[in-house]
Amino acid sequence: MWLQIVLFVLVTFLIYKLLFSSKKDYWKKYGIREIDTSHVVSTLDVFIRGKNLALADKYAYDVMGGDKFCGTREMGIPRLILKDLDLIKKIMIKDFDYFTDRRNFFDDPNSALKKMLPSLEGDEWKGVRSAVSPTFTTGKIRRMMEIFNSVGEEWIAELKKRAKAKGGSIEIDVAEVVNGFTVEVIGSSVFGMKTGTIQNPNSVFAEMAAKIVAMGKWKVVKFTLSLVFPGLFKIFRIPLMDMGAMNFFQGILEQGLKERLSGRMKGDKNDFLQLLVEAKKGELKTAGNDELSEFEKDAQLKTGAGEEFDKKQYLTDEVMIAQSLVFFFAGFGTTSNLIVLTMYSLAVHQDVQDKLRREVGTIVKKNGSLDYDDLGKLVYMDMVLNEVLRMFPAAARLERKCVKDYKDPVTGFFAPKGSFVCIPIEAIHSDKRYFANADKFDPEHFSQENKAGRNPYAFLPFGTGPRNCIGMRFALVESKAAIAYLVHNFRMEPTEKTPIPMQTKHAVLQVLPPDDLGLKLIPLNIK
Ligand code: HEM
Repeated sequence: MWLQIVLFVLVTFLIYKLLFSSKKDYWKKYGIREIDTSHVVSTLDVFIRGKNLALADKYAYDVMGGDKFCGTREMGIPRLILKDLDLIKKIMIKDFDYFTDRRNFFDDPNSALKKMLPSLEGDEWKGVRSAVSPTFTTGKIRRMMEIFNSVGEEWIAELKKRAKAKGGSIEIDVAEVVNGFTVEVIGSSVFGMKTGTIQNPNSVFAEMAAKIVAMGKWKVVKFTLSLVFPGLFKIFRIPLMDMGAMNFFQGILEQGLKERLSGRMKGDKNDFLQLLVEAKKGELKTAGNDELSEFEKDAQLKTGAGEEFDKKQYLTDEVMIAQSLVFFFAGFGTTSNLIVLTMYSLAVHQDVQDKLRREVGTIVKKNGSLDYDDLGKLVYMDMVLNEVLRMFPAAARLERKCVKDYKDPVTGFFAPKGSFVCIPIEAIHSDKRYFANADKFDPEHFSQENKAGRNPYAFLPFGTGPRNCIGMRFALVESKAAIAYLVHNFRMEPTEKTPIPMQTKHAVLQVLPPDDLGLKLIPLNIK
């Protein structure tokens, strides 16, 4: 209780300070145009009305006109917003050394959160990222295909059973059904254990996972405050996440790691913990360059002469546990939402669903399972998922923290050390210069022809550069498998409760499907 009281006093004081302290014209002294967004999203709007921070990005993006960047302030904090795609590429990739960190979102004093990749900084981040990267390559995700297949088959069998019991079709709570699949995938592919969430959506595993991603009003306020005043959260030791859920998963992971490291559990597992143990022992082969996509090549960390380090030293038990927890913190909600929003889009666009079903039908094996390489050949599936990620990017904005004064001689862009640089993904994804029918769901935005004519940095759902999403491949294979299993076995249709058009929610900077989204599943008579 005392924690709440302290927090309340703090919040009141800080809001007062934010409202009445002025840093107007902060960017003027650097010769940078400043756009005032306070009337679009004020500090009060954020804390009291839970208003979406990305609205300010969109406003500044539009007002900027032909400018390549601008300065602005958010809850009193000066930040820079980039519009020009070449400048974005430069900051995120070529001159990455000036922008290695991001705003410390997860600097939670009480937990393994601070050791997770998204919150690590500087050399520690570099070391852990290099050590963990080999566990996410094509070869390693291919090893997990067996898991995606067995969970997918179990999922479909359960849904068919429910439909049969209802005498035909079923109306589902989409998030609940999808979470059953994604939690089971994480259980099997990270923890190496069955969670039972497909049959029992109220299992402990499902309950704990839901607690981690739940974004109630109070949590949104805490997260927002932690963005502005991370130091205070550290001093007062205020946890951002549900500690019960954290401890639950941490306990299971610690046990699993102990068993693998001691050799009590044989290395015949294909799960992530096993891969980390192999990486620690130096037994994990690094993928050759030919295995990498453009996205992954952009992400490669440059190590200068003499900068080669022993990656294994970074893989302490604490770090390995933290990276496994990342699947829940960074991978669970994002992937579930991609699957949920794709199901929604397919239900609302039956023509797209039919076309996708025909494509999937060409690769499903006689026994109903899927092959890793075949999944990669599904051109239309890629187009559909990309369009969903364009319209509903998991993160409305990317951020980087400038770690040393930066000046770009070409554009005159200047970022002082310590400043935040924002890439307004949601605004870029809805820019008609890049996507002709930006307001409409149209997978043709990602046809070969349209892709070839567009700057690739206009589509950044997984970020870009060395700090991009390390789990992209895992998330895409998992999502493709889920959608392939679904369209092959069911027709998805809207119900009266399905909002058309979609009404997404925003929590801090996350873009989320609405609560209680419902759809109808009608079984297809495919043997
Ligand atoms: C559809 C699913 C997903 C989406 C849309 C997504 C999106 C993103 C985005 C936008 C970023 C920030 C990138 C940047 O700043 O350039 C990110 C970072 C990250 N994601 Fe994902 N993600 C997804 C799934 C996953 C999964 C399954 C994992 C599993 C481990 C994961 C792990 C991470 C990590 C560790 C980072 C931080 C990387 C670093 O700082 O080095 N993500 N993700």
